[in-house]
Amino acid sequence: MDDRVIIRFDHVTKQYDDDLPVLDDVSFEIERGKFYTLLGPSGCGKTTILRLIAGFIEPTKGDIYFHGKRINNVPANKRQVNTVFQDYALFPHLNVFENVAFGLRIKKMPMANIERKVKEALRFVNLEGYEQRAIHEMSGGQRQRVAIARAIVNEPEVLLLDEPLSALDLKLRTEMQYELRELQRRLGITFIFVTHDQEEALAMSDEIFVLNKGKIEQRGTPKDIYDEPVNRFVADFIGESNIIAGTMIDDFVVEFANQQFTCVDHGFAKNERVDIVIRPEDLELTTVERGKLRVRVDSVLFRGVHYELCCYDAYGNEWLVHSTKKAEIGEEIGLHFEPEAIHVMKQSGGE
Ligand SMILES: Nc1ncnc2c1ncn2[C@@H]1O[C@H](COP(=O)(O)OP(=O)(O)OP(=O)(O)O)[C@@H](O)[C@H]1O
Repeated sequence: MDDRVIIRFDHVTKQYDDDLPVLDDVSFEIERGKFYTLLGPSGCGKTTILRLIAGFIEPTKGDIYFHGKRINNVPANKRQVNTVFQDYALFPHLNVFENVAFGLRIKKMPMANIERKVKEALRFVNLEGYEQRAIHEMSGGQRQRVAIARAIVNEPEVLLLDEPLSALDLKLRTEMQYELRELQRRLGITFIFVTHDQEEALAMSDEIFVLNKGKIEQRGTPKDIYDEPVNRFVADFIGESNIIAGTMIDDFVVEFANQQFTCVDHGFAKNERVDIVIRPEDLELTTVERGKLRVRVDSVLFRGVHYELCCYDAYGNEWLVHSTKKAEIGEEIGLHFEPEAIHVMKQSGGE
């Protein structure tokens, strides 16, 4: 067995009562020292995966392994895993030191060791000197760090983070994204982070699992997922995109908007119905004569670094364009794009 693998899900299904499974035959591996993100819309099963790893619930079918050992029935407190919850779940009546020390006191660790470990954990999250502060005297970002210190003081092999940044305002959230990523690198342990924010997932992760309705639609590096979405759902969820129905005429030839284009994709059946995706930043605004597609500009928004143009072709397809060039509403323009900008996807799994 590959000794980099810490956690393995083998055909895991989780069903509550007689309802549809909230996780449906899911298999994956988690490696040591990486930053993973579970990304997907509300209710897709992200928290359920964390709870299964933490040991708060058991799978209905399938097996979970930790370092190759089946752990389906191993209780939460016997697992080398700690969780940072969305609401932090700090004890309001205890000060910062006692919040972080709590788990170690339960383990009856000698006081000198507790003091050393708590100090070290607080140093890791840049909260040295805050030991005696009451929780209500701490800001949202500081509480977040106390919650992380309380989790890492136990020296877990895996840290589970369930939307830990969702309570923070945008600026603090961005700062904490950097901090968390940096912390993961310094600690060298595995982080499994849950979010429904695709930008957060793209910015932070070594690897992303995109979930939909209890299934993993795609797993890969942020670049893989962004550049090569496997279906309409992933393409749509991961960022603003133009997703158009098309037909794969032959290897390297795709048809959409009533025209044929050279692309870099192959291996589809002849005349297979497909979805194609072209990112707004891959469309270049040009003259009608030089463009591969002719469109009419319907609206223009200035977004700071670029203009966002919403255009329509003669067949009613909407084309979103991000460009540093401006065009006028009602103007006929051409859109140019390279064959590599066309991503052809199977027509499955998406909505
Ligand atoms: N104890 C439970 N009993 C019955 N159904 C549950 C239970 N816990 C979760 N569910 C259902 O399981 C599905 C998946 O829930 P889960 O919390 O894993 O989703 P999520 O992706 O984390 O969503 P969110 O982003 O909203 O937190 C949801 O439809 C939810 O209603």
